[in-house]
Formats: sequence, structure tokens, C-alpha cells
Amino acid sequence: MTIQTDNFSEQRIIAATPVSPNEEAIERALRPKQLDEYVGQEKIRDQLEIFISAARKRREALDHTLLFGPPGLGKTTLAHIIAREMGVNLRQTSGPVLERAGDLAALLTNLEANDVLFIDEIHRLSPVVEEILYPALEDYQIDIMIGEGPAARSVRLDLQPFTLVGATTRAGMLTNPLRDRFGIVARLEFYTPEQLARIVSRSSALLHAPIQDAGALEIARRSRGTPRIANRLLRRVRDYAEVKGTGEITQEIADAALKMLDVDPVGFDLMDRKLLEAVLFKFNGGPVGLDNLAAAIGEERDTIEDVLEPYLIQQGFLQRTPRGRIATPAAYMHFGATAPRTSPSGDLWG
Ligand SMILES: Nc1ncnc2c1ncn2[C@@H]1O[C@H](COP(=O)(O)OP(=O)(O)OP(=O)(O)O)[C@@H](O)[C@H]1O
Ligand SMILES: [Mg+2]
Repeated sequence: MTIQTDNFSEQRIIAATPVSPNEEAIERALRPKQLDEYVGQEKIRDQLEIFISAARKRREALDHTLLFGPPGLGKTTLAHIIAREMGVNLRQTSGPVLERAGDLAALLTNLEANDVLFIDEIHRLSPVVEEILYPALEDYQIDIMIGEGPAARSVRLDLQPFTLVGATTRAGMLTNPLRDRFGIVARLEFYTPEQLARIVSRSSALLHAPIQDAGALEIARRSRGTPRIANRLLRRVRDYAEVKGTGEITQEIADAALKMLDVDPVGFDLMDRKLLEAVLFKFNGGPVGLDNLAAAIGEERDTIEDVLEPYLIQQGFLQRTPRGRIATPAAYMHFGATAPRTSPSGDLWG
């Protein structure tokens, strides 16, 4: 089987981003609507519960909230939950969509008291739009220019108090002044297999697909810590169960279906294996720089950094060092190879 590498995420079964508009519609249907349906991320949930109930008691807007973490971990879901728990409207937009200052001004002036403005990919706001946002966040005011040329003048408008919820896969790419204006900063973590199994079971109930606990756990273990992937694998396994089995998702059915999809027992697909094999065998375990790695596997830097690497690093197969990426002994073991006794930096592996 050959894989096109220029837009692999469109066909990659374990892509962490939605693969089609159709998938987004399915996701909406599976999305938890309240905080107590939201699985995992306990720390964030506990904090939000307190902050939301305090804000509601005071009848104030919730503090501006930044959600960050790899794709598919539930940022958009959480933004919707926040608005719902606050009992307010949610207006949604994204960094790249807001091209001109006027686009943002139009949104801001239409907000009602304590509403949530959700800006996805907030690290991609243009500087002119960001300028408008600062006073809006701080004082609920914006300055807009009316007219052009010598007759132009600036008018100050008062806004209703509101909550900005920003989401990003790249907190490091936010400008400091923007980051400083968020009172609540929540970093989403990868989910454990047990948490993902709960998500899979909940989703199968919503899809009316019978599933055994062991089947849910098998899907969960192979979902790269990511609910979006778990829900996608569930849908493919359900197809397999309906055609090749009785319809019920058992561990055997899940295992066979995922094998067929080339998702290995730890959830790596062809792209993960390609990346790790390149580090291990083309670059002798590293260190290898991001650009060299990107060229070797025919993938974009951003995709490697945002989508592929975070899980490999979190699982301890890969490390980022100042001199580049290095493969760990776990990576050697996964491919049945023997790790060198010393790490690429010269230390003995612990
Ligand atoms: N904590 C959770 N509990 C249950 N389901 C979840 C949870 N988090 C995410 N999901 C499911 O995973 C899907 C993807 O989540 P969501 O769209 O919120 O991710 P995201 O972080 O916004 O991704 P992206 O970075 O691509 O925008 C949702 O449709 C939802 O069904
Ligand atoms: Mg999202």
C-alpha cells in the first residue's frame, strides 16, 4: 500500500484532525454537552467547576480562558461546555478567518452580557486584529476607525462584558501580551486507555452499537490518547463487526479490525512507524533536526511537531533535545532492535 505524504491526514485513520465535514457532523453528535459528561482532564474540570459557579453567583463573565493541547483532545468541546454551564451564548470563529479589524469588531459589538467568544487557532490571529482585542479583553472597549484619509477619526465603543475562550495547539506561538490576558490557562493532557474506554463505551451507546468492555479497551489502547481518534476507530470497528461478526464489538473483533487498518497494538500507524524508523535506522537513533527528519519522511515540519511527535514523546519513544530528536530504548524495542548502551548525548540510558 502506498501512502501519499502531502496530505496524509485526509486518509490517515489515526489523524488527530477531523478528516471530512461529515466527520465533524458525527463528532458534534458525540460531543458531551455538560461538564459532568466530559471524561478525564480532572484538574481542568475541577477548576472550571469552581470558577464557573463563582462567576455565575456574581453574575459576571468568566475570566478569559486559554485551552491548549494537541488536536482532538477536546478543546472545542470544552469551549461549548463552558458557555452552556455559564448559561450564555457562544460565538465561534478562528484566528485565520478574522482577517480585518472590522471582522472582530463586528463580532464583539454583537455579544450579549457574559457571552463566550470562542476563537480557535488563536495563535494565528493577525497583528491588527490582536491590537483590537487587547483593550476589548481588558476594559471591554474597542477603538474603531470611522471614515478614511484626513477625515478619519477614532471612536471608542463600550462592549458588554464577555469571556474570550481561545484554543490553540501551540501555546508557545502566542504573543506574550495576548497570553498574559488570560486569567485561566488550561493545558489538556492525553487521555489514559481507561478514560478513552469510557468515551468509546459512551459513544457506542449513542451510536446504538453493542460493545463489550474488553472491546472498548482494545480500541482505547490503540487511539493515541485522543478521543477524536477513539471515536473514529470505533466507527470503523463497528463496520467490521457488522460485516464480519454479529454486530457486537468484542476484543477479537476490535483487534482484527484494527490490524486490518494497520493500527498497531500501541496505536501507531504507518506514519508513526515511518517517523520512528527514520530516526532509528536512517539517522542512527538521532539526534536529528526537524528539517532533516521532515525531508526524510516527506512530511511537513508543522505536522511532525503538532500531530506526530507529541504522542510519541509523551509515550517515551522519542525525545526532543537541543541538538535534535533522539529515539529512546523503548523505540528500539518496539521495532525489535537493540538500543546502544549509551544515549546519543553520551549518558548511559537509565
Ligand atoms: N473529555 C471528553 N469526553 C468525551 N468525549 C470527548 C472528550 N474530549 C473530546 N471528545 C470527543 O472528541 C471529539 C473531538 O474533540 P474536539 O473537537 O473538542 O477536539 P479539539 O481539541 O477541539 O480538536 P482540534 O484541535 O482539532 O480543534 C469530540 O467530538 C468529542 O466527541
Ligand atoms: Mg477544535
